[in-house]
Amino acid sequence: MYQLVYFPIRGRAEHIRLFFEDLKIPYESKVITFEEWGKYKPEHSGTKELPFGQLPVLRDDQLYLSQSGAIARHLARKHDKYGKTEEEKALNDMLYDMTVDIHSIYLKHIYDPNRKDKMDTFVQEAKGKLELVEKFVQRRTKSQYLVCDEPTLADYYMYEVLDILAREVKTILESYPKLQAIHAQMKSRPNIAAYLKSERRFDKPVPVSDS
Ligand SMILES: N[C@@H](CCC(=O)N[C@@H](CS)C(=O)NCC(=O)O)C(=O)O
Repeated sequence: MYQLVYFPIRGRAEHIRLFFEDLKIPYESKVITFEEWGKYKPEHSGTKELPFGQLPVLRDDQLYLSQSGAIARHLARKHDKYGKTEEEKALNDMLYDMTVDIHSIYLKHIYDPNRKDKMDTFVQEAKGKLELVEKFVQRRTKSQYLVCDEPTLADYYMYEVLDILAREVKTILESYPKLQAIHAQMKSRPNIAAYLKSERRFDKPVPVSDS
């Protein structure tokens, strides 16, 4: 069985959890608390269990993988969620990497202690990217998800990032009907809907500093 090691947050592992959950792929979720991390990191960094000193790490039998993108792509290849044609695979990669960029904007913002004052810049930056993705996906009106009529890896990640953006700014998806529809479709997939309600889900918002 796969083992996914991560902190008790959504962070850089949630799209991997969503992937496992939606496809009903059995996995063990090994949670390292931030308190445990202080000891775990120096003890394991550079060993096969923690190759690059950061989480997430996926264990697949004797293979220990670091880097969320490498983990997600490994799973997508193994479980046939990369796209069928060469074009779909390339677009899946392109949209996954664009999602990394949007996620980075969010992560930079969310951990900024002065984020309340910088909301406009954040919204502008995120919306600039969303607009381009919306335009791109609209041009491919035939497909129901980002690249084809079933979810590929990019959809799990895009869903997660759209969801955290909308948690930060409720109305942020309103101008993007195609992205909004993909978000709603992913959210209502039965295994995902069940997971979102389950105890396995970590969903604590990052508190806003009052200082
Ligand atoms: N590029 C890496 C970044 C991994 C990363 O930044 N992990 C953070 C948590 S999201 C971490 O392990 N932080 C603790 C530390 O660096 O000590 C990935 O996508 O997996």
